[in-house]
This record gives sequence, structure tokens and C-alpha cells, in this order.
Amino acid sequence: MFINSLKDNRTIWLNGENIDITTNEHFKGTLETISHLYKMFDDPNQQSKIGYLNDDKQWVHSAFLIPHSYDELIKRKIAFETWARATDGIMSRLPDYARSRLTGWYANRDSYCQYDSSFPEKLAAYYEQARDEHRFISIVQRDPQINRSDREKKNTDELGLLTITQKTKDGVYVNGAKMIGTAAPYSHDLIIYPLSKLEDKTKQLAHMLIVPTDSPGLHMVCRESFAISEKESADHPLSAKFDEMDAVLIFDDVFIPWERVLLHDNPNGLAQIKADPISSGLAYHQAIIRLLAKLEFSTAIANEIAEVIGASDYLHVQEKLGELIMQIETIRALIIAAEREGRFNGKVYVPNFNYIQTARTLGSKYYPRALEILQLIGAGGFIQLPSSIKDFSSPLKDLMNKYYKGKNTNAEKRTKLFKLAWDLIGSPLGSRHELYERFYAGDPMLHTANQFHQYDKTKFKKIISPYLENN
Ligand SMILES: Cc1cc2nc3c(=O)[nH]c(=O)nc-3n(C[C@H](O)[C@H](O)[C@H](O)COP(=O)(O)OP(=O)(O)OC[C@H]3O[C@@H](n4cnc5c(N)ncnc54)[C@H](O)[C@@H]3O)c2cc1C
Repeated sequence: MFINSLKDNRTIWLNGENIDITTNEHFKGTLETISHLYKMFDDPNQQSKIGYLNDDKQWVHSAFLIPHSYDELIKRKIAFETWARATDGIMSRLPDYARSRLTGWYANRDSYCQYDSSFPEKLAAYYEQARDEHRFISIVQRDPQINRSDREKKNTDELGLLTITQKTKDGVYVNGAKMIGTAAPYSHDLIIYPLSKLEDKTKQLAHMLIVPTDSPGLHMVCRESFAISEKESADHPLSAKFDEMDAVLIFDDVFIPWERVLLHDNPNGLAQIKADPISSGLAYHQAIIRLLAKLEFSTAIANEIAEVIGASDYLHVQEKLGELIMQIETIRALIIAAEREGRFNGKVYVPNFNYIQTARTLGSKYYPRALEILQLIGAGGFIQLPSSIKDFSSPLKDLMNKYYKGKNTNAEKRTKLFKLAWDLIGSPLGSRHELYERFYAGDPMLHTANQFHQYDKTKFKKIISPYLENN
């Protein structure tokens, strides 16, 4: 069902060719993984975990559920956990993130009337379509990395900024580029809006668009594939299944009908879209639930390696494993606190933003540290690995069994464990994931500074003022 839905006129470039992802070997494992997740809607044991029944009594994903209570927020959480655990948190951009953002804007749609009176109706039409048709949606915001020093954004063409270049009675034409579209090549729609804050003088860049991925003129230029074929999956178990592709989007005179132009020429509207408390709260909730699954996965590997090589008796190794456990429990506690101390925004029960934002920012530091700890524990064991698990079926197998075993583990199992770990920390996929966790949410430096900007600091003043007043 899912793979067939991608058979359309999308333009995807990989290794100099315009490819059909539904048959291309580099996409096979990842698309099968996503198909498996989609098939949960047909499984009576899974469908209520990931979905709810819409008005037509069809199962739809719980990311579209507007939570009106703590219990409904937890229903959303269970859906996020189910997909995150099925992919060990490695598939970072499944559609539940963008769907959550969309759901938040939908819940808050009337507040955008002040910017464009047609916004609520357009947004509602798309929300219903996306929900009922199980649209795979991705969000792409960043401008191409050409020249970050030009803060005036005067020459939009030179900087490759996505601009509405023509307006007609039916819609708009856009030109420019956006990066990075994680999952864009196998998405159905892209929600496009700018990451940076804009001013009136650059209002031509202030638009929110919903772009079908098969739009003529839209080129999706993939990065190098890190996918590994099924027959080599024993050596690269993660790269074989979870290479979520990233792409740069080039818009060459792409037409977008007015019903999919949600906002245009509207810096203030876009500022609210970005900071929308319901949309951000619901989406970041998904992001940290997924993060927790990934931290648990990396800790499970570290723990196993320490045991297998007999290093878990050393105090400094125990300290490092303890640190990983503290990471997990900190994020778990922040998730629980955010859910318990949620707040009503109108009738919508939104997780506590301070806690969610703290967990998200910590993730950009925790995950690279988890990889570092894995390196420090596994050490040369990652390089002691044979080139292929097939060596255990070679004439050398008896010697291999003798020299590749672990403390209480046979050689093949030990090798599989280290191959899994290497795929997470040393493969191209692993490096991409480290970069992802550092940057996917934006520049981590800005994020940490934003925690300061957004925090209510009046209580700090109250704490300190008695010491500063005259007696
Ligand atoms: C694997 C991966 C997947 C991603 N997926 C998505 C996605 O699906 N959708 C999406 O929208 N985005 C995605 N992103 C992009 C992400 O939003 C950006 O990487 C992030 O916002 C940082 O921007 P940049 O990469 O353009 O870095 P740049 O802004 O180019 O930063 C480069 C360097 O310059 C410094 N710098 C730049 N500007 C300033 C400034 N004004 N002040 C001080 N220092 C500055 C930075 O701190 C950094 O050191 C993804 C990124 C990665 C790595």
C-alpha cells in the first residue's frame, strides 16, 4: 500500500540519475520498514495502539488526535512509542512528527484569521485529507548553506532563498531551494516555511506552503545513500533497514495552487506558525519520545558490550554505564513531568513546554555523549571485527570461533553485537545520526540560548533582590 502510493511523477536524483524509488535498491530496506509500520493499521492487535477511529470508522494515526485530556495525550504517546520502538528510535523522521505539528496548527487554526482569513479553511481541508489518506508528511525549513554571513537577505536569488516569483489567479510559482528534507523523497507532501525570523523588508520569503512531492519542477537531490543490500544486512543491520534519506529540494518554477498557500508575504504570521504553542508542544512531545527509544537502544548496546568483553567489572565502565542510565531516566522523567504538568490551551491539553524543550535540548548533547561512551567501552573491539559475518562459514571458522569469542559469548554472537554497535557509531549512517541529533532541531547553541530567552526569570529576581535592597 505505502510503496505503491509513491508511484507517481516525483523527481528524485541519486548518483546522477533520476530514479524511481519504488524499485531502486537503495530505498528498498527503508521503504519496507515504513510499509511494516503502515501495515500496523491492518493488524487488530496493533491498530488501537497507533490509531483511533475517524468519523468514517477508519483507523487513522493518533498523531492527528487533538488531546483534550491527559489520557488523550497518553494515547498519542503510546502511538509514538510503538513506532519508535519498532525502529529503535533510528527512524527519526517518521510522519508522526509533521502530523503532530499539523494537528496543533489545526487545533489553533482560528487564531491565524488575523493574518489570512482563508487560513482556517485551507488548513482544515488539508488536515482532514492528510489524516484520512495517511499522508506521509515532512517539514523542510532551512535555506541552502550558501552564505550565512549575509543577514540582510537582500539578494534572494544569489542566496537561493525560496521565493514566490509569480502570482496568478490560480496560485503561485516558487523558485529557490530548501535543505534538508529528511524523508522528503518518500513523503507525499512537504510543509515548507522559513526557519529564520523575517522582517517586512523580506516579506516575499514569508510563506507557508504545502507542496505535493510529485509537483512538476520540484527536484529532490539525495545525499549519498548509506543503505546496504539485504544480503549484507548481517554486517550492517541498521543501514539495511533504517537509512532515512535526506534531500535538498530545488524548486524550479513550481506551481502551488492557492488552496495550498497557507500564508504568504506575512512575517508575523510565520513567526506565530513557528512558535505555535500547541503545534510545537505536540510535535516536540513526539520528538523526545523517539529520542528516549534511541537512548535506550544505545545504552542496551553499551551494556551488552561491557558484559561480553568482561569490562563491566571496572568502576570507570560502571560509571559510564551509570551516566547512560541517568540520561535515559532524565529524559523519561522530563516526558512524564511534561505530560503530568501539561496545561490547557483553550480546550487542548498540551504538554509542559519547559520540560519538553529541556529534553529536546539535552538530546543534542546526550546522544553524541552516548556514542562517545560506546567508543570508550568498545575501544579496539570495533576494529577487531572481521570484514563479514560470512567469515564464520569460511575454512577459517574454527580459528575464528576461538579468537573472536567473548567472556561468556560465542564468537558469532559477539561479532554480531559489535557489527550492530559499529553501524550505530562508525558507519556513514551512524555519523549521519550523530549530526542529526546535534542539529535536527536547529542550531544547538541557539536552542540553549532560547531556553534562557523564553524562561520566566522574574523568580530569579525575587530570589536575589532581598540581598540587594537597603536595610
Ligand atoms: C541529518 C540532518 C537532517 C536534517 N533534517 C531536517 C529536516 O527534515 N527539515 C529541516 O527543516 N531541517 C533539517 N535539518 C537542518 C537543520 O535544521 C539545520 O542543520 C540546523 O538548523 C542548523 O542549520 P545549518 O545546518 O544550516 O547550519 P548553519 O546555520 O549553516 O551553521 C553553520 C555554522 O555557522 C554558525 N552560525 C550560523 N549562523 C549563525 C549566527 N547567526 N550566529 C552565530 N553562529 C552562526 C553555526 O553555529 C554553525 O557553527 C537537518 C539537518 C541534519 C544535519
